[in-house]
Amino acid sequence: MVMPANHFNGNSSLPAGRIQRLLRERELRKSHRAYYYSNESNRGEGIDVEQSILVEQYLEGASAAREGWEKPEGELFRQRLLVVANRLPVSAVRRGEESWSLDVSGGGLVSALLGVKEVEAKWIGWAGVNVPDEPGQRALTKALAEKRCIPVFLDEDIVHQYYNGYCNNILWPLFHYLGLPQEDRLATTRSFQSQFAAYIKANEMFADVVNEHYEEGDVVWCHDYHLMFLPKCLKERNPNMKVGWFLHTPFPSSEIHRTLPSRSEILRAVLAADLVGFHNYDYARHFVSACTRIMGLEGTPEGVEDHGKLTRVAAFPIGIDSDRFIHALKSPQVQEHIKELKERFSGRKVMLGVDRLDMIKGIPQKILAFEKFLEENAYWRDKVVLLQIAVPTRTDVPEYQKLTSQVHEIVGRINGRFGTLTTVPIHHLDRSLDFFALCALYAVTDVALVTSLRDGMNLVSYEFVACQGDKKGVLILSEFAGAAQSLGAGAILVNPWNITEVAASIGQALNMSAEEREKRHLHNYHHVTGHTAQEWAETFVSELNDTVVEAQQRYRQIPPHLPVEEAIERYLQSSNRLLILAIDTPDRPGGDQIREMDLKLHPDLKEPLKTLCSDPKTTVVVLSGSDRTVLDDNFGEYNMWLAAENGMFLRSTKGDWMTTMPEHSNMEWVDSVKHVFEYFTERTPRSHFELRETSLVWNYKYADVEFGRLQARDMLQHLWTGPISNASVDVVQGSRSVEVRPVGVTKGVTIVRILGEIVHSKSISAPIDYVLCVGHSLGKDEDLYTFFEPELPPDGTGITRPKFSDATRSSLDRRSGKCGSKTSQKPSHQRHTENKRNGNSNGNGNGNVNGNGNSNSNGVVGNGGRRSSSSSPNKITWNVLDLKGDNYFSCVVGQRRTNARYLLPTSEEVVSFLTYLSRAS
Ligand SMILES: O=P(O)(O)OC[C@H]1O[C@H](O[C@H]2O[C@H](CO)[C@@H](O)[C@H](O)[C@H]2O)[C@H](O)[C@@H](O)[C@@H]1O
Ligand SMILES: O=c1ccn([C@@H]2O[C@H](COP(=O)(O)OP(=O)(O)O)[C@@H](O)[C@H]2O)c(=O)[nH]1
Repeated sequence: MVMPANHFNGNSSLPAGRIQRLLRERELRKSHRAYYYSNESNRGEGIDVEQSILVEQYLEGASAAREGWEKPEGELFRQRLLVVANRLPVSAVRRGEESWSLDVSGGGLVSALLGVKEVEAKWIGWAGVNVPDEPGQRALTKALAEKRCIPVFLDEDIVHQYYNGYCNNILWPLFHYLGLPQEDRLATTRSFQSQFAAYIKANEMFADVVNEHYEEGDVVWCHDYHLMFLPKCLKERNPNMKVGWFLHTPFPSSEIHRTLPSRSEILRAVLAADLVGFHNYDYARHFVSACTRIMGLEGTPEGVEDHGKLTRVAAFPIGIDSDRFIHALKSPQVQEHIKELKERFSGRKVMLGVDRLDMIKGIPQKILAFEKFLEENAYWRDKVVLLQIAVPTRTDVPEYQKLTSQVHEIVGRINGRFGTLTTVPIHHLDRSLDFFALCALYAVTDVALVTSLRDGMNLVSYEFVACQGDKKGVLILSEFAGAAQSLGAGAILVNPWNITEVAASIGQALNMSAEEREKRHLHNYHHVTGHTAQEWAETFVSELNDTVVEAQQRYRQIPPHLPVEEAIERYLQSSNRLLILAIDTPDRPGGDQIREMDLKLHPDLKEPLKTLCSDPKTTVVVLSGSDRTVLDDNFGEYNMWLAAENGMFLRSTKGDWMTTMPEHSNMEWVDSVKHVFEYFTERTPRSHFELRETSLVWNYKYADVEFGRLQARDMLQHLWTGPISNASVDVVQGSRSVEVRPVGVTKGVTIVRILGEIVHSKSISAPIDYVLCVGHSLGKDEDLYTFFEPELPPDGTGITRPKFSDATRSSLDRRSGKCGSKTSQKPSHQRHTENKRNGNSNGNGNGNVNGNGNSNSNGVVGNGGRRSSSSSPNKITWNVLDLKGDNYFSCVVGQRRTNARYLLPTSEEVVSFLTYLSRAS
């Protein structure tokens, strides 16, 4: 059999683009469906019950019940999929010490994975029973293995604290906008902490079981709010595992999520996954904005980026196995139920509610709206019945117990009010129905009423539509259910809190014309049958495989970790070292705004820095955007070089500040830029700006990120068309800052000046034979890292590389011995006035400090480092540096694409590295 090619091969190279691939997969699915229905036996005629109940067959291992997707060669490629969910799709009842009976519960997930032929799924989860003894565990493990299930054994206390407590009493209501439990504050905090500890412990236990069964190449798909810590636990055990996580509930607005005491730990744990999925774009957007607003991470169209590591975030709306429902309608069991129901409710329209008895489902609101409808429409009182199936759930949680009594009370009151001796308007069932009974109910229903206050998706609405092929009944659907996005066009959408509106919708639905019902139904039917659970699962797994390949490609562009030992070893072997510390306050918020606003030397760096600075073979340079006073305050006590405002001011801590600013430079732009910055600071809460001597920086890292970005965009537009349109300045955009500085000032350019000064003032007699350059610089200042490169490597990073070639190097050779204002170079911004709008700061596009190679320098460094004021610039040879290729260590802080050779992921690692270095020396 020739079927669509396998697209789950995780080792395959990535197709050109995501959209291209998704389009191709859509075509494959279409052809698969066409193939499937062209096969006689699959058309549904004469389908027998056993064949329609594929879920059970699937779990029994009979997945070949349907045609598989075969490769052309005839072989099935099957990637192993470990599905990890709190609950297994079977529940276990103990019959004896070593005997168990298993009851298969074919939930949505089982149906979904049933159709994914190219993965072989195994289930890992809790069997829903406490099994404290070893023989019992062994026997249950064996019994479950026959159903592709692997148990995680949770004891009663953990279940109570983790499942009833943290999952269902904290996360569940919070994610459905019902807030955190309103208890006595202290008690809540105490129980919150122990419940959170139990939650982490339970997630660790799941991770241990996954790890035990994991084989290389497997895909691990974690499900739901119960297992938000699992991605982190898994990656800690094996960083190479392919891990996806999908949330079945809504993810709330960041304003709700931020009330959760463990908000950041939870987000960070989820972000360890490779792919994070939600039912719709709203939930995905909320998640990304929680990560940006609460944790200060970067949200991109692809997902969330943390120090260069991207977690992909996307929407994958679940569906149902519609064929299973459509086929079941023809079964004798369902037909029998339909007959009974029709007789039982003849002469009355049937309205249906099917929900777990959960506060999110809005059952009281639904019943109250029905009461209002009866109240206002006496005609309908004996002509309509509401059947409410309320499946008991989480009965150990007090809130659910309260809800049961509340619903019973309302139903009793309404039935008392509108009932007769022979009939009642509401039939309320506190129990679940089997699959056939449920299908029959769906089929005989005239109006389905879904009034969830919040609902991740709501599969009941899909199932109702699938079973309405004949009747074409009306769906009244809450706009707060995820399903409203997909079935909104065909349904009557309501706000369940607006009882009057829901009551009116009931009237509208009952009175709707047959043509309108058909139109609406067909729209939804098309969606439900065209967006199945199988496709949902296929797409997620396929995206996860591709995400991992993409991540590998991206990692290749991130430099390797600094080889600490080698960097120290080479340092020790060198005799004339240069350490450049490019220090700025990071562009991302850390903790406290007031404490972080000014640059502060890490306290643990003081000792190491002292040691390094007092080594006569080592020259330390601090190069920063901050102004002179900040550098004086932090570094004045060390024996080092300071370069403030990106090199506009230089000093050895033994001497005075010198400026590279020309005496008569035009700084008229400062006032008007200041005026603009003040305006935006006033209008952007928690933004601030620094007025330095030669530059201004507006920083919005503590402000609302999205608002800050909008404000920055407005600011840039205003600056370019107004105050700086004729000034010799560069506008430098950071991820959360805007800086205006004189044109051509970059950290790389500054290095030229600094080297000249150092060489001159120290009268070094030997070339610098070791350079270590560590920092977190803006993209524009990346030239710092390339300056010392003997040759620029081919650019795989996509970052524009300034090329410091002969011209720059000779400008260093020709560097004036005096940097003071009287002898300063002619500033580049006097020569390049027009290049200021596009980041091409120096006008020659290559970061060359002198661009044209001219210099009015009157001193020269060269000839073994000795200053020779009489030498001709053109005769000087480059010999200040002798790095012998490998004695250069440029190192960026934070994982990202960069021109630096290496990276240190965090500032803490920089501190430890410099500490080791100082101790070694
Ligand atoms: O196992 P329980 O604690 O009794 O809860 C049952 C399931 O309820 C939740 O379902 C959600 O997933 C559906 C499918 O994606 C979605 O349509 C619905 O809106 C959600 O509420 C829960 O997320 C599951 O983990 C539970 O198993
Ligand atoms: O007596 C019942 C009532 C409902 N369901 C199933 O429970 C699921 C409910 O899913 P939904 O997404 O609507 O809400 P959830 O309960 O997951 O929040 C649906 O697949 C129903 O078919 C069931 O098996 N038996």
